[in-house]
Amino acid sequence: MITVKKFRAGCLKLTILDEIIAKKKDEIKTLTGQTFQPVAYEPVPTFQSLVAASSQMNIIAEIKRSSPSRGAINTTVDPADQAKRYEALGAKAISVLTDQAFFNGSIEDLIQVRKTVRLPILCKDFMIDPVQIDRAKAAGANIILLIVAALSDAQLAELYQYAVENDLEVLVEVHDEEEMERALRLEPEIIGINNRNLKTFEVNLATTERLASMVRGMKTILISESGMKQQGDVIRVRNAGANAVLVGETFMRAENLEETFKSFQVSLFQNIN
Ligand SMILES: O=C(O)c1ccccc1NCC(=O)[C@H](O)[C@H](O)COP(=O)(O)O
Repeated sequence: MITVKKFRAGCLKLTILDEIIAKKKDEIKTLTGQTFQPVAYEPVPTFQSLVAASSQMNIIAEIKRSSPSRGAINTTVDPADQAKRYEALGAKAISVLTDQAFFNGSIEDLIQVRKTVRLPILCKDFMIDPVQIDRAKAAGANIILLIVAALSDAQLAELYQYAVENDLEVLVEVHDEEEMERALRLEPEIIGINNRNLKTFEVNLATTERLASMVRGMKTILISESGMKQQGDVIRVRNAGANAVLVGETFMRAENLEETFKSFQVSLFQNIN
């Protein structure tokens, strides 16, 4: 049974994140006890090593067919072809939304991308159980996402440790100050600030500007996620301290992907553009 967590505006209301997590709990019942056949592939560099060697904005380019906030985005995409285009343009990682129910993606999409690119792959899903990490790793993912808003401190610590023990990189995602404080207790190598509020869908780049100061001076890779529409947006989050951006919809809809992508590869060592 779905646990109702929110009491808003005089009525009981589930947020989209509550609904997604409830669905994940069902999926986990199906996954538990399964063994996952590992996909064979040549070793790929870590995302951290690629970022360390780069002087321009590091781009994680996403395969995103549709989303709860935007509906259909690009339903006819061939994930492998799209990922190959991202790789050729200089993406540092490919993000694959593997959730079926809300994003129309699949673990099969990730497997197809794995067979095509030599880049690290982020399994973009709503992880709440180690079995999802096992499945992502077997499919060829190198990075997993942990969304602080969806996890208790105990779950966060357990999943983080499990992923690291399995040689995966972890993107710890936050959206407000309290989540950032919880994330920082893990001393993570990679933090993502999601400009999208996953409960209301509101997107605001000021979220990166606000929270980036909490990691200033640390070695952490800082990814600004969601809402990058044009070069000015990338410059804005770069100036706030982000050294990577995660971009989905804009690339998936781009009429001229090359031009859009290249315009996002701004220098990291320039503060005025
Ligand atoms: O995109 C959504 O509507 C959404 C809703 C609920 C939970 C997560 C959601 N998106 C996941 C992401 O964070 C984005 O796919 C990613 O950051 C790229 O965002 P964008 O460039 O704005 O497509």
